[in-house]
Amino acid sequence: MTTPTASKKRKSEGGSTSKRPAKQPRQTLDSFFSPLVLAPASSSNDDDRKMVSLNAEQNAILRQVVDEGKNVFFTGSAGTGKSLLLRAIIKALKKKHAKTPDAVSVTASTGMAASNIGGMI
Ligand SMILES: Nc1ncnc2c1ncn2[C@@H]1O[C@H](COP(=O)(O)OP(=O)(O)OP(=O)(O)O)[C@@H](O)[C@H]1O
Repeated sequence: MTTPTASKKRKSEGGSTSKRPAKQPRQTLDSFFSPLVLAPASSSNDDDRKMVSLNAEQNAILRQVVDEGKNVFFTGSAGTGKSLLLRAIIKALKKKHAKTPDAVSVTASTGMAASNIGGMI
């Protein structure tokens, strides 16, 4: 399947360099501040583990939370996959507690942080 990005590249490869690129859709604040997080990954029916596989470290943390019920604090440098892991944990917990949806609540310290993990603002 051709992505919008791929088709844009093809156009610019063959065309004159003086032409302006086609008008891009406006960025949301969320995508502006988190440009590496793809829109499908933060939509309500996302499945991060389908789009990218968690690495061993991320998987170990997910298992501790979801399977062992542990309280964890995970941190890391920018872009190391904390948000992606958190979305995967939230999704796995919601799946595990599907019969009691109120069992899973997600909070964040700012609206931007909530938006990044699929929360409401
Ligand atoms: N296991 C993985 N495999 C492939 N890509 C990954 C993996 N984990 C994270 N990524 C990708 O790395 C990028 C950064 O991930 P993410 O936004 O979760 O990092 P972060 O630690 O929350 O960053 P920040 O601290 O800047 O908010 C994203 O594009 C994400 O899809």
